[in-house]
Amino acid sequence: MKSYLAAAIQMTSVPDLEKNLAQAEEFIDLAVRQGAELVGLPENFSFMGEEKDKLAQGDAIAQTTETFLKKMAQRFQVTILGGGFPVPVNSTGKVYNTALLIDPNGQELARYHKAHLFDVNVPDGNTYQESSTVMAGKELPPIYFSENLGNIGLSICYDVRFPELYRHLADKEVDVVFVPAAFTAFTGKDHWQVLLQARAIENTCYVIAPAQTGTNYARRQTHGHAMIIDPWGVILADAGDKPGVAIAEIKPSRLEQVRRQMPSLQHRVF
Ligand SMILES: O=C(O)CNC(=O)[C@H](CS)NC(=O)CCC(=O)C(=O)O
Repeated sequence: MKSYLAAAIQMTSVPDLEKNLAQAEEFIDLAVRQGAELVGLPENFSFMGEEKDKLAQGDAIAQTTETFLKKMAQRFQVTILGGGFPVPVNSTGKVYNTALLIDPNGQELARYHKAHLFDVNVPDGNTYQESSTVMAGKELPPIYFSENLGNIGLSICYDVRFPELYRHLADKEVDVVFVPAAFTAFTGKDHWQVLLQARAIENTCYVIAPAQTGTNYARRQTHGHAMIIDPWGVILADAGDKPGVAIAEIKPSRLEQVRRQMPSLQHRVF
């Protein structure tokens, strides 16, 4: 593994596929011009809107998004995570909320279907029933073992509340965990940063968390603060509450140092 720059992109995605992909391309370009070699896009980066509209356009969103990710990775010669987009599941009428990691040759490296679905009545009055349109993934997330970029693990948004998923990744010696999200503004203000820091600290790994921010559609407000956190829990970059990019260096020497200073993964009893 080498030292390199990673980017967590922050967007305000709307119910308009083409518009979102144009915005994503701008930010990928910006990240690459600053030297990023690993770039993450947030959950729902290519479409964020009403569940029924997402379903109705499911095939188009899935195909166009996958083609877009491969094209961007090849054009900019970087590794890209598409943080979560709907992919229809044959004859179920539902989709998988899918995260896809693509290499600079446009090849698929890893694919993950969100396992924990956000069926929650948030006290701000918004009701979320992700399982009404999304099929839960039944597999633990994959890790892509990269010689250059380290061991990269995937997850999506609400998964961050389930530490056992990240423990599984830690068991496989994960170095960098992606948590692309569309966190609600209401839960995000109290939980987002604290959960991300906990996952980084307890698993002594980097966390790259691309995010949605602002008003996406109707009454949907997302929290923002796309960030990159080091294995000690230090926030290296935070995109604030506007669309943009958080960039930070991922260093194998820092992973080694923190794992020496705080060898908690070696002291597990259960
Ligand atoms: O709202 C939308 O339209 C898009 N949102 C999403 O796709 C997903 C599933 S509904 N949001 C979350 O998982 C939020 C989790 C969260 O906020 C928490 O865990 O507190």
